[in-house]
Amino acid sequence: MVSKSREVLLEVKNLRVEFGEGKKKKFTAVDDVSFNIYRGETFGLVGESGSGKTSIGRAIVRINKAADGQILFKGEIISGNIPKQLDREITRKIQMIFQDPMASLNERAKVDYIVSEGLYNLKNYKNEEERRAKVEQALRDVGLLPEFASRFPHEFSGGQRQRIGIARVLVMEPELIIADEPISALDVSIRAQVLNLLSDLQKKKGLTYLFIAHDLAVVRFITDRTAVIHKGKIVELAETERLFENPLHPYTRALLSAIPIPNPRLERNRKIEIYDPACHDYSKNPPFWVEIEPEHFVLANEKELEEYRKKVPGHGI
Ligand SMILES: Nc1ncnc2c1ncn2[C@@H]1O[C@H](COP(=O)(O)OP(=O)(O)OP(=O)(O)O)[C@@H](O)[C@H]1O
Repeated sequence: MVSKSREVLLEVKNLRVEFGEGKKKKFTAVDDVSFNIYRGETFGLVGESGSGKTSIGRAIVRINKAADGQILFKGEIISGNIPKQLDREITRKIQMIFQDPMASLNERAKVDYIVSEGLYNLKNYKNEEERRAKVEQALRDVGLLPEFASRFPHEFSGGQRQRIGIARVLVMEPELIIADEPISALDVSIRAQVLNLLSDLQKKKGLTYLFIAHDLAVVRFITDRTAVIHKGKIVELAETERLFENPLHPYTRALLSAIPIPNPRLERNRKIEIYDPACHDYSKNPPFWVEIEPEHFVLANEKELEEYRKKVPGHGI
């Protein structure tokens, strides 16, 4: 159970991310998105391809510009122009793991250089000895041998490469890690190992994760709370088990109904719900973000809210 008294590590407030210039070409990839991430939790962001998940992650690490809204880390604004010292601090403390370890590692560099890149950029080591010790520790932390530092990425399997991707993040001693589909490019047989590694590291180092995924079984396994995003807007957010037990928004319901059940008898009777955006009458009756029961938020207009309320015990807040 996530308690409200927990420390908020990251706040995303009314974030908008746009691509393209000019009125006609401008495209809003993230539209008025707000959520908090508590220290020590794994916060899931799910939605189909193109829904804006990566754009949010990239806005948090400041690769994407926030066209509107704010991002705060431990109460300090980190979006827009920020002082150099804070910029350095955030660059170290918020790190991102990328989806495809085949594409994200520099093939011509040795593991030693790949893992050290962030350290070099921030000059975050006293001397060569300390740098090497940090790299070796990071490799050990992800279950690789320190000797691997002198090898090239092509000498490793997909799972090992993703471990190198995790080591280059860990070496920075981050507080928040944005894991953008960290296992979806891996063989099914090694996905669980990498997920378990992320869980173990979280416990050992007190890490906080923003876990971006489209695989809902993985999200259910690893996250504490989940936000569902559709076309750049978060439509529902709740503790993960609550969301899976009682999805309210039609898009969440459709998404969850698409998960196969590993039991032929139940699977045969599974009802797949289809999401039809036309089911909302938003032109006359605009939606708002509402906490319908403790820690369970949904995007709804007045009429929908009435229906959703009937579905929560005690008819919600
Ligand atoms: N640099 C860019 N320039 C123009 N459009 C972009 C850019 N990056 C993302 N987009 C568009 O923004 C939308 C959201 O993309 P985003 O990558 O955030 O989605 P996603 O949910 O992470 O999808 P996926 O799971 O496929 O990565 C998409 O329509 C995408 O085409």
